[in-house]
Amino acid sequence: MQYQANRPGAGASLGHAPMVQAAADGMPDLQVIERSHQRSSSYGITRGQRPDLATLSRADLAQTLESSHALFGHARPVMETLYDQIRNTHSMVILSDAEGTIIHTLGDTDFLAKADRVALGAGGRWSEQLRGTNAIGTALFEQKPTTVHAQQHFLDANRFLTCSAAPIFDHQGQVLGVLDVSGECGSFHKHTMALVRMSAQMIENHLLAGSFPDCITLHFHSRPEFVGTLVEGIASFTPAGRFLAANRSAQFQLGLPLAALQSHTFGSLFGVPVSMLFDHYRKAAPGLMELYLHSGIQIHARAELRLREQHFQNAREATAEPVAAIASAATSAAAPARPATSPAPAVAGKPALQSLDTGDEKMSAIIAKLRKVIGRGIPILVTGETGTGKEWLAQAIHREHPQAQAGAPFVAVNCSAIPENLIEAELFGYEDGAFTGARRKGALGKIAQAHGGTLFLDEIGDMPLALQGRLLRVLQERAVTPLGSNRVIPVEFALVCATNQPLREMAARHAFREDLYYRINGLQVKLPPLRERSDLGRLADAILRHEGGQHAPRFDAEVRRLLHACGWPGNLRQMANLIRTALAMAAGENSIGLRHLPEDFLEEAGDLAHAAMPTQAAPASRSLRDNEWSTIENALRLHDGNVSAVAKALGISRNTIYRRLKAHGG
Ligand SMILES: Nc1ncnc2c1ncn2[C@@H]1O[C@H](COP(=O)(O)OP(=O)(O)OP(=O)(O)O)[C@@H](O)[C@H]1O
Repeated sequence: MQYQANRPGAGASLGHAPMVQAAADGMPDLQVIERSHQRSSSYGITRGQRPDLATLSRADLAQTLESSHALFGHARPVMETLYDQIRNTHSMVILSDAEGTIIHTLGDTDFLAKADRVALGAGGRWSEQLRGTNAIGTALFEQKPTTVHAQQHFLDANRFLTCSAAPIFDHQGQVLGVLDVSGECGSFHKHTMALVRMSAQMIENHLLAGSFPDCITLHFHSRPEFVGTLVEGIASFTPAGRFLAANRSAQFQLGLPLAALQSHTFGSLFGVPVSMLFDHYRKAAPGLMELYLHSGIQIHARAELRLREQHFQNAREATAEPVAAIASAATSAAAPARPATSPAPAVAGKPALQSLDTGDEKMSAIIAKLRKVIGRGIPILVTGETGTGKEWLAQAIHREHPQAQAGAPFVAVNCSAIPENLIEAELFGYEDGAFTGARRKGALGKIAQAHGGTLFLDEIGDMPLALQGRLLRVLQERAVTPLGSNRVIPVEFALVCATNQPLREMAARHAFREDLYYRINGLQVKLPPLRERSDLGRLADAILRHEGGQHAPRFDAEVRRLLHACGWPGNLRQMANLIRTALAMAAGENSIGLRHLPEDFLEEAGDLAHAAMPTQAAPASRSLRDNEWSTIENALRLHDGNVSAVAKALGISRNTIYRRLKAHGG
C-alpha cells in the first residue's frame, strides 16, 4: 500500500485510523510525514529500491563514537533504563549521532536480527537523504520528536518498522543526535514517544550539568518537590554570575529563549547578586533557597558550586567569613566532577519535632512515640491525607538526628512525581563505564546520596512493583548497586516513608509488596487531618509566626472564627497558603481581618466547610482516600470541574487531583 496522507481520509486508508492525531499524542504527524515524503522523492530515492545498507567501517565507527563521547557517555545508562521498559516487545533502543549514524543499540535478540537486515544497527546510516522518511532522519531534519509508523516509511523495505525518535540538543540548542525506539509495526504503542522524549530530556539535563568545569549551576522549580527531578529547570552561570546555559524547563520557567538569556546575569534574572549563593552555603545546613522571578513567581532552588581554586579564594574574600560550608558544597576543578544529581542539602529553616507539638493530643502522642524510635534504625511510615504535613514531619524527624546538625543530607524522593521509567536510575544511580579518567561520569542515585542522613520516600505506594523488590534488597543488604555496574556501595541511612494510600490493603491484593510493607513499617504514625485537630488556633498562630516573624500582625476575632469554621480539605498546605496571602495583603497593618483574606476563600469557606462535614461524620472504617476523594469530588462540583480552581481552593496540587480522578475512573 502506498502512502496517501495528502488525500482526504488518508489516515483511514493506511489502516491506522487513530494515527491521524497530533504528534504530541505519540501519534505520527501526517504533515511532517507528507513533507518528508516530498523531500525523499526530491533526493531521487524510489520506494521500491533496495536501501543502501553500507555501514561504517570499524575504524570510522570508533571515530564517530569518539567524537560523540559525551553524548554516548550520558545516553548509555538512560538507554539501559529505557530498554528495561520495553524489553520483550520486539523492539530496540537506538542512539544516533547528528548525521543519523547509529552509534549504539540495545534490543531484543529476535528483533535485532531482523533490524540487522536493514542495517538498523551500529554503523548504519539513517539520514533522510539515504533512507527517505524514517524516524531518525526525519527527526533530525525537523529537529523535533517524530514517529514514523509502518507504511509511512518511504522505502518499502522499512515498512515492517514502527519508530519513535526524539532529537537530543546541547546547551546551545544544537542537535547532538537522536534517541529512538524502533520495533515491529505490530508493537506500536502510543506511550513509546513519551518515554523517548523523557529519556532524551534526561540525557540533555545530564549533558548540561557536565558542560562547564567552572560554573555555578542552579536547579530550580516553583514546587520544591520537583527540584532534583526530570522536570526541574537547570541554568548555569559563570562564577561572576554571567548566564551560560539552560535546559528547556529553565527557559520555559524563566519565560525567555536561549538567545535572550545570553544577555542576562544571575542578578538580572533573580534580582539578587550571585554572592547570595555563597552566603547561603555558608550556613551549616543550607536548605533549598527561595528566589523570585521577574513575574513574581517564587521558585525553590539548589545550587551546585563547581569552582576552580581561585574562585573559592575570591568567594572567601568576598564573604570574609568562615567558608567551610562553601567548600563542602562545591567541587574544585581538580576533583572529580560532582554527579549531576548531587545530594540535596540538609534541611534548614523547618521546625524541629518539638515545635510541631502545638497542643493537639494526637500530635503530642505521635511526637512522643517518634522520640522513642528515632536513632534506633527503625523505619518510620507516615500516613495522612494530602497536606497534613507528612514531609514536614519527616524533615523534623531528620533534624532530631545528631548527624543532621553536622550537615547530614535529607534526601526526598517523590515516587509519584518521577516518571516510572526513570525512577530506577533516580533511586539507584547509574555508572558510565564507557570512558575513563576525566570523562568518566555517572550519577549517584538518591539512595546513595542519603548516605549518613535520611532518605524520605514520599508517596511510596506509587513505587512501581518491579522496583519494590530492588528497594527491599537495598534495605536488607544496606548496599546499593548502580545500574550498569557491579560495584556495591554500602549505604547507611534513616528511612522515612509517607503515603496516603492504604498500603496494607494494597499488599493484601498484591498491589504493594507485603515484605516491603513490613520492612518500611517499623513505626507507623497517622497525621490527623486539620479539621480533627484541637489546636487549630495555636497552629494558625505558629504558621503566622513562621511565615511572618515575631512581629507579624495577629488574626482578628472574625478571622479566628472563620478559621475554626472552615473544613480545611487541603489541610496544612491550604492553611499555610492562606496565611501567606493574608500576610502579604496585611503588610504594614497590626491585624489580619476578613478584608485581607482572598475572596474565593471567603466565598467558599462556608461551602467547603459543609463539603467537609460528611467526611467528618464518616464512619471510621472509611479510608483516608475515601475522605479525601469526597472532598475533592464536592469541590469539583462547586467549581464545575475546573481542576485548577479546585487545586487552588484546596491548596493541593493539580497532579494530586488528576491522580485521584484517575484512581476513581474520572
Ligand atoms: N507543622 C507545620 N507548620 C506549618 N506549616 C506546615 C506544617 N506542616 C506542613 N505545613 C505546610 O503545609 C505544606 C504541605 O506540607 P507537606 O508537604 O509536609 O504535606 P504532605 O502531607 O507531605 O502533603 P502531600 O501528601 O500532598 O505530599 C508545607 O509546604 C507547609 O507550607
